[in-house]
Amino acid sequence: MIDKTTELIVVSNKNLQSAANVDFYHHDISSALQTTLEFEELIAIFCTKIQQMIPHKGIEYHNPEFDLNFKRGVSAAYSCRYALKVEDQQLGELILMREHSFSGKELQILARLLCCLIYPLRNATLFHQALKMAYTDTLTKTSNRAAFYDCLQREIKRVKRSVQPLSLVFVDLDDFKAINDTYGHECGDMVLAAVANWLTVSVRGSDAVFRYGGEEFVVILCDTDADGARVIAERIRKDIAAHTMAYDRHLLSITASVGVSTLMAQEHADSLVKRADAAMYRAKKLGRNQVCVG
Ligand SMILES: Nc1nc2c(ncn2[C@@H]2O[C@H](COP(=O)(O)OP(=O)(O)OP(=O)(O)O)[C@@H](O)[C@H]2O)c(=O)[nH]1
Repeated sequence: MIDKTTELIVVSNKNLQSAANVDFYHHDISSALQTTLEFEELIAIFCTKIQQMIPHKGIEYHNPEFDLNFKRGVSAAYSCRYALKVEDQQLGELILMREHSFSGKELQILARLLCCLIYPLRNATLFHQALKMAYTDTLTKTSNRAAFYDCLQREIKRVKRSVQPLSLVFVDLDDFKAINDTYGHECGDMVLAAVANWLTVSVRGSDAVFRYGGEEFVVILCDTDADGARVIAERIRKDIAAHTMAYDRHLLSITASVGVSTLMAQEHADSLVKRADAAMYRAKKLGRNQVCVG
C-alpha cells in the first residue's frame, strides 16, 4: 500500500485561538465531547462528528502515557497525523486515513476542529492521572488494594462470560517484623519494593500484581486453572527464596508463605480472596516458606 502521510502537525492551545473559531459545528462537537472522560469514547465521538466535513475511512489514536493504541475503520493510502497538546502536556497522536489525499483547505478545517478535542482530552488525562495515583501504591509502585478489588470484579465477570479459569495467589513475607526490628523501617521498605519487582518479573504480563497491604501481595492469574496456579505459586515462592538482598553490610534472606485459590462456579470475589488468604495462613502454620491450596 502507498503511504502518503502528511507531516506531523502539532495542534495545541498555543497555535489555535479556539474562541475565534466557535460556530455551530464547534459548539455541537464541544457539547458532545463533554459527555465522557474516556479516551476511546472521546476519539469515537470526535471522528463521528467530523465525518461529514472531513470524510475518512479509518482513524488511529496513540497515547503512550496510558499505553493506549486504538484503531477504528480501515487503513488507507493517505493519512494526516496530529500531535495534540495543551501547554506542554502531550495528549496523544491522532491519525486520519482515507483513499484520496486531504486538501489544504480540509487540513485547515481539521486543525480548527481539533481545538474542540484538546481540552476534553486534557480533562480525560487529568482524570486518568488522578485515578492512576489513587490506584498505585507509592512505595512499591504496584497497584494497591482498591485497584485489586476493581480488577478482580472485572476479571470475574469476564471469565464467567467466557468460561475461563481464574486463580489468585496470596504472598505474605515471612517474619517481616524481624527485618524492620533488626535493620530498620527503611530496610523493610527496600525489601518490599524489591519483592514487588521480583513478583512483577516472575508473572506473565497479563497477570497483575497488587500490594494487598503491609507485607502481603496478591497476584490475579487470568485464564489459569488450579494446577497452573499451584505451579506459578511454587515458582514465585522459589524466586523469592532464591534472591538475597544486601543491606548495609548484611545479607538478607527473604521467604514467603503462599496461598492459592481458584474460582469455583457461582463464587464471589470475597470468598475467593478468603480462601487464598486462609491457605496462606495454613502455609504459615505449617512452617512458612511453602505453598498451600485453598
Ligand atoms: N518497612 C515497612 N514495614 C511494614 C510496612 N507495612 C507493614 N509493615 C510491617 O510488617 C510487619 C508485619 O508483621 P507481622 O504481621 O507480625 O508478620 P511477620 O513478622 O511477617 O510474621 P509472619 O507473617 O507470621 O511470618 C509489621 O512489623 C509492620 O509494621 C511498610 O510499608 N514498610
